[in-house]
Amino acid sequence: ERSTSSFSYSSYHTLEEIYTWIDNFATEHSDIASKIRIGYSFENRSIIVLKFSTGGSQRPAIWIDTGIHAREWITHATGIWTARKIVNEYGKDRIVTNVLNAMDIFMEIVSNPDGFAFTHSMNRLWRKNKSSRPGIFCIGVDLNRNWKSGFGGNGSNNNPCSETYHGPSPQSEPEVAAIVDFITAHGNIKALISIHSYSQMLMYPYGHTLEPVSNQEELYSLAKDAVQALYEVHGMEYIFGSISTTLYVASGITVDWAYDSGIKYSFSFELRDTGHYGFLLPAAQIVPTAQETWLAIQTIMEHTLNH
Ligand SMILES: NS(=O)(=O)N[C@@H](Cc1ccccc1)C(=O)O
Ligand SMILES: [Zn+2]
Repeated sequence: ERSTSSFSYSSYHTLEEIYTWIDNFATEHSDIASKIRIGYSFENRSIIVLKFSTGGSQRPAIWIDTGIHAREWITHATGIWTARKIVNEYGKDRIVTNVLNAMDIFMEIVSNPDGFAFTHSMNRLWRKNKSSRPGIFCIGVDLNRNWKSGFGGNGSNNNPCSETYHGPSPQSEPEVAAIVDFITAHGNIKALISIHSYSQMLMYPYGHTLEPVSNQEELYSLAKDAVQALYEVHGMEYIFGSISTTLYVASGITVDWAYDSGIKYSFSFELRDTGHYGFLLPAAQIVPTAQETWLAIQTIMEHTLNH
């Protein structure tokens, strides 16, 4: 009896439960999934990535991260559900099978383990990581402001006590450096999807400037198709567009760094809801949210495969 069979995909879980699930998942699906440690957090927790591969070597790949912001629990839960969906649909669903016959998928479910542990132990609404530095009496850096592209610009804050504190320098945070090092060393990542909550949005670069990216029309059209596919599942409406024009200016963000590093299909989701429950989205909405998000993710994966 697979122990992941007894795991509740419609509940929220602790860091330990998720790490145990990842171990069991990689063991039980060793034909297609494997576990990679890409680094250690500030508090020395392992930073784990799941790799989905059906062969080849250094195939073009798709990167998905969830949980960069600790309190956005729906994103880790969606990542777990999506990992299981990928292995269950390979060999059945046309898109998943075509994607995995030509590309690899990397998924980092707990991208901020220290912060996530803290939301279970001390402060449910903690956002940042848990780094501390001599002489600074506020804890944590916003891991969605610590990237090199546009670092320190508008929409990030130099005050360590701010929720959008960008940190002392780009990639100063081990959780960000681990991803940068992994993606840079891999050298063949074609799409990046960084999943946040909440607001129900699908966005693409840039965040740090109002300037459109070179393939803006393509990304607009792809985002439009993705949110339409999402809408058809449960009728949830997502808005879409570039971060700076659709949401607000934000600097040092994941997708701007990814785009400027050559990953031309870089997206960020803001999952359910639009503010009624916000970060405290009830567990009953985990599976519906993951189901609809899957249609959008598949749309992005298929486009990446075909372009
Ligand atoms: N998830 S959130 O509530 O923190 N909102 C995000 C919005 C966001 C998401 C992706 C890129 C830039 C900005 C944020 O980092 O401010
Ligand atoms: Zn977020």
